[in-house]
Amino acid sequence: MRRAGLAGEIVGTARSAETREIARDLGFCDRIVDTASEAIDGADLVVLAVPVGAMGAVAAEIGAHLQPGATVTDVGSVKRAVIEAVAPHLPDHVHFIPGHPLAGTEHSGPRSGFAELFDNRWCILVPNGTDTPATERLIALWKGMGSNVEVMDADHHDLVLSVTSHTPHLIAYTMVGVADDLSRVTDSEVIKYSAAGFRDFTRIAASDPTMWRDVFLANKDATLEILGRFTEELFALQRAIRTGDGEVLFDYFTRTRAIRRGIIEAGQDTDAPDFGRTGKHD
Ligand SMILES: NC(=O)c1ccc[n+]([C@@H]2O[C@H](COP(=O)([O-])OP(=O)(O)OC[C@H]3O[C@@H](n4cnc5c(N)ncnc54)[C@H](O)[C@@H]3O)[C@@H](O)[C@H]2O)c1
Ligand SMILES: O=C(O)C(=O)C[C@]1(C(=O)O)C=C[C@@H](O)C=C1
Repeated sequence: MRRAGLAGEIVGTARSAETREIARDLGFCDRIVDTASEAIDGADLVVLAVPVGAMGAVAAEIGAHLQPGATVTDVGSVKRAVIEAVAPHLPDHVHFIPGHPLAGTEHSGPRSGFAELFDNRWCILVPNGTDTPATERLIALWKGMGSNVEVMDADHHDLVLSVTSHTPHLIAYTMVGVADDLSRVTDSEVIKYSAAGFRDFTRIAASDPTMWRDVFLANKDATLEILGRFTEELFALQRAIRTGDGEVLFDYFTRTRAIRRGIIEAGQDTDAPDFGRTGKHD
């Protein structure tokens, strides 16, 4: 917001004095105050950026102090549970437009933010019939911060994100846990010789435990649904390995490779360097 000059005054707060002090030193807010209700005093826009399990409590703290016509949004990784936790605490005279920027790292805290974080990333908004001018302003804000914006229903968001973000995180957590258990047997070689794929898993598995505990508790149904499907596919591959069915494995990997190539060819992976790797190398 500051990079593009999109806000008159940016006011921040956090629970701990230490975090507020770090944010003050970094200087990305105009003012850092001690409480959430002070922070939202006179605000046109309020952004809730706490773990999804804490959204309801923060909404309860600020609800009565919101000025008429203000927009309240959030950046939580789950949408249905956040709506259910936050909406009951908000007065009728504010616009509640939940959101989720699909951008982040395994790091947390004020030092982990950087102005380019949202560039060319998607931000999903869930206006759910909320006042159109307020939604249009929020869309313009995210676009001004470099994002592409998509409007979506909360349940659809939670299912899609369960496939693309939540279940993959659980798989990474599990795989790193397995390697850690095994490292006691293999004298830490598993970690020492970890190749790039596994190193990516360790990066993901270093994400904030509070954030991810809350994500799984809040997106229980979709995650269990996708985990069920994942387990079925895993069993099918396990059986192919046990029975020596190379055709099943080859066909499966051919299908998944085509998906990755499709993403790159459609220009949807802005991080992927193009070394001509999508070509055939027989
Ligand atoms: N990190 C990511 O990759 C990412 C990406 C998109 C969305 N999100 C979502 O954004 C939200 C914030 O995540 P983040 O990565 O910015 O985390 P963060 O740890 O950097 O910030 C979270 C803040 O919430 C505060 N907090 C924690 N529990 C609280 C409570 N009970 N009451 C009040 N404050 C509390 C913490 O002190 C901290 O200041 C989460 O809902 C997360 O799901 C994260
Ligand atoms: O790259 C990462 O560290 C992330 O996992 C970021 C990531 C993701 O799954 O893509 C994590 C959770 C958020 O809700 C959005 C983004």
